[in-house]
Amino acid sequence: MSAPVVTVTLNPALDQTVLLDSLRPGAVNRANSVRLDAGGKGVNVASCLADWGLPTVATGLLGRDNTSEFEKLFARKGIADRFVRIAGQTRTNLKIVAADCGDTTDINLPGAQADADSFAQVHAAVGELCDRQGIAVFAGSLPAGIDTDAYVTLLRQAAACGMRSLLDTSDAPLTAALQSETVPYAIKPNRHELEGWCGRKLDTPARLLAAARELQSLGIVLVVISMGAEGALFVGSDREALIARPPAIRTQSTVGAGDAMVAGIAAAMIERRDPESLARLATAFAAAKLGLAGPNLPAREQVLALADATRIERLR
Ligand SMILES: Nc1ncnc2c1ncn2[C@@H]1O[C@H](COP(=O)(O)OP(=O)(O)OP(=O)(O)O)[C@@H](O)[C@H]1O
Ligand SMILES: O=P(O)(O)OC[C@@]1(O)O[C@H](CO)[C@@H](O)[C@@H]1O
Repeated sequence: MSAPVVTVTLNPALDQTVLLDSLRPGAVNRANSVRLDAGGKGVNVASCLADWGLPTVATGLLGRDNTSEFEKLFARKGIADRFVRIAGQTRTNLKIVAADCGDTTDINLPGAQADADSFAQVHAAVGELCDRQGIAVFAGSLPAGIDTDAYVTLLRQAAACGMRSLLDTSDAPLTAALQSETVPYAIKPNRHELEGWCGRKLDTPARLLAAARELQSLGIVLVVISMGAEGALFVGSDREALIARPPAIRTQSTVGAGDAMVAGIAAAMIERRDPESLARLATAFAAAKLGLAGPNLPAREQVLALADATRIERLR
C-alpha cells in the first residue's frame, strides 16, 4: 500500500467542541451545542487531503478502547488506516468556542501512555509506506513514553527512502528536529511556536523573514509561518518571500486551520505548484476549513475560488 501522502499522528485526539455564547471562567457556563470529531494534527491533515481527492494513508498511535470515531472517519473518507493500536484510550481534547469573541479555548489532555515497541511499529510502517514521489507529514505533540527525538528518527526513515517530509510540531520535539542533521523538507510552525524556538518576538515582517531564513540555513527548503487571521509567510526553494492573506470568511471554528494549511501545502507539493500557487492553495485550504465545523473541506470549486481571492504580498 503506498499513497502520495502518509500522515503520522503520534498523539491523536477526539476533539470535543463546545459552542457557547460567551465563556466566563469560574462561572456556570451553559453550552448551545457540542460536537465530537476524530482529530489530532495528522488526522486532520489526512481528512482535508481526502476531501481534496488525494489518496492518503494515516498512521500513528491510537488507544484501542475508543477507536470508533476514527474508524468511521477513515471509512467515510477512504483514508487507509495504518494506525498502531495501543492499550487504553485516545485522549479527548476540549475546544471551547465562544460566539461573542470568536476565540477558541483549547484544553489538550496528555494522551495514552505509549512505549518504544509501539513507536517501532509506526517507524516500520513509515518505511513500508515509503513512496519516493510522496510526502510524509509528521504532526502534533508526543504522548508520554515517546522520546523527544521521535520525529528525528522518523525524519531519517523518510529521508532514507527518498520521501520529502513536512513537519508541524512545537516545543521540545520541534527543537530536537531542528537540531538534527536530517531536517524536514518543509515546516509550518505558527508564529508563537517559532517564537518559542528562537526565543524572540516575531512581530514584524522583517523579523519573521529573518527567522524563516534561519530555518532555511539549517537546510529546510520550504518554510511557512502561520499567523492566524493575519495569514502566513511563505519562503520556498526560490527564496522569494510571500505573505498570503486569507479572504474574509464566516468562521465556524478555527480548530485545525493550521492542519488544513499543512494539507494544502502537501497537496500543492504533490501537484508541483509554483510558490505563489502553493501559497494560494494552502491559504485557501485553511480559509475553507474555517467555514466548516470539523476538519473538512468544501467542494473543490469553493477552495479554488478562495485561492483566487487570497491576497499575495511579495516581501523585498
Ligand atoms: N481567524 C482567522 N481568520 C482568517 N484566517 C484564519 C484565521 N485563523 C486562521 N486562519 C488561516 O489559517 C492559517 C493557519 O492558522 P494558524 O496560524 O492559527 O495555525 P495553527 O496555530 O497551526 O492552527 P491550529 O493549531 O488551530 O490548527 C492562517 O495562516 C490563516 O490563513
Ligand atoms: O496537543 P497537540 O498534538 O499539539 O494538538 C492537538 C490538537 O489541538 O491539534 C489539532 C488542531 O490543530 C486538534 O485536532 C487537536 O486537539
